[in-house]
Amino acid sequence: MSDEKYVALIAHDGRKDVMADFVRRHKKRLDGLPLVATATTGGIIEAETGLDVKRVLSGPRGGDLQIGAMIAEGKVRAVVFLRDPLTAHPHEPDINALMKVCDIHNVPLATNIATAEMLLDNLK
Ligand SMILES: O=C(CO)COP(=O)(O)O
Repeated sequence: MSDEKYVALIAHDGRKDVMADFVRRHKKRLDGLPLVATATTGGIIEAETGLDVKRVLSGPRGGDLQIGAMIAEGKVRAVVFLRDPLTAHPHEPDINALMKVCDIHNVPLATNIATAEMLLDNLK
């Protein structure tokens, strides 16, 4: 593959159905883009769309940090991170770290579906 940057897709359990619907509706647009996802989210995306997704570890097992490192290294073009703000997450520090590196490196980050739609529409 070229050195094209990844689009990162991540969803908490309470938002995985929303992510599945998002990738189904945008399958054509996402096809051909290098995609990276945390383990469970990536499995759902592959099952829903058949798209090829690079999978890192599950979020609670360090996957958010792995994607955060990719962001810091300039390997990520945009992040859709459908967070569940009404649930406590044992890996909250990792979630915050991922969002922090997006802000440090000025990488577009959508944390809800309304913004995710806009982000994909405007992905250069
Ligand atoms: O926990 C996550 C993001 O913080 C997502 O991880 P999974 O996609 O493996 O469920």
